[in-house]
Amino acid sequence: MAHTLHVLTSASPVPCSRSPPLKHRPFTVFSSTHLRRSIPPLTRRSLSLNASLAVESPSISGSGEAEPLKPLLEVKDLTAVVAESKEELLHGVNLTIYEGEVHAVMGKNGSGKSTFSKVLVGHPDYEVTGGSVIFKGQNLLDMEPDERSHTGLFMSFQSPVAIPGVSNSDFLLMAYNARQAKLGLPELDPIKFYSYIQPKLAALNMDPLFLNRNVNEGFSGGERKRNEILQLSVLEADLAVLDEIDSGLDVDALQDVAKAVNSLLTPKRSILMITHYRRLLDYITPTYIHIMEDGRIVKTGDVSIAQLLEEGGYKALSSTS
Ligand SMILES: Nc1ncnc2c1ncn2[C@@H]1O[C@H](COP(=O)(O)OP(=O)(O)OP(=O)(O)O)[C@@H](O)[C@H]1O
Repeated sequence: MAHTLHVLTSASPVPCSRSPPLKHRPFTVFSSTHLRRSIPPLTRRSLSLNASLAVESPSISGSGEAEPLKPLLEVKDLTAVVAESKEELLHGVNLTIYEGEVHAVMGKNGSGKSTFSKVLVGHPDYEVTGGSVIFKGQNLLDMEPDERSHTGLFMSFQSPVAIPGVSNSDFLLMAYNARQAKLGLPELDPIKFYSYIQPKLAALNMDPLFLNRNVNEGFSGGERKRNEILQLSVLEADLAVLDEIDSGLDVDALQDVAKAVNSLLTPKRSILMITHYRRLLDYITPTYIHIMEDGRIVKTGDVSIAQLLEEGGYKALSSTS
């Protein structure tokens, strides 16, 4: 049962199959590293945090000097194939996310966005064939999916699955306690957990009765998405990968979800969100937007990219490169 529970929180016990890395492919178009170098650290910090957050930035040391930003996720030349057919879907992805940053990945249907995010969490449908992924200074590709989750990586899937027979409250409690146990931190009993989760439900405008229902069973599309964010707020991950968290949400639900996501951002926590629409970016301000095309990131820029996209589609972007 606990194993099933891990699946939704990207903590699947299913081993991630991996082949030895191939020779790295040379690849650079316009990396976020280039862009990052041109923006002073404190500007980037303020860009990445939602304005409504009253969090004191730890990037200022006692002497008033800015501490160097730490990379949270470093993806280099990542290639991956479908495990069964060996068809290559990721052709050399490069992306670096620093602590406190919000990154959005956009791209046409079928460009590889979901594949990239699933490869990050160790989905068994894919095999990594080359490149490297360092998360919090550790080799992510050496970790099983559940270790990735316990290390602080969370994924909200595009189509969250239902788990018949498992109540939401049991699921969340077990996921929370599994992570606490792995980190050597105290676990909560159901009563204390109920107090812990109350404000999180309130932040998402979720009826506490959702806790009694089976995980995602009979939930509407929007309720499933809210439930995903509830899982994220329970697990307080360092990096949340949100795959089309805006799909199926009405305007009010989008605002609730965005507010809850923003409230989880700290100068240490980051978000990688996949979206097709600028609307989400109006609520969760990205530090960088990346455009994915045919399994690669081909362009990186600021939020103005989303505006260009909205006005002229992907054609407009190719003419600016
Ligand atoms: N397990 C799989 N087996 C076979 N093909 C796959 C598999 N997973 C993804 N693909 C293919 O890889 C390509 C990229 O798919 P992916 O879901 O990553 O695209 P996407 O950019 O997320 O698209 P969308 O915006 O429509 O969600 C598609 O052509 C898809 O059919």
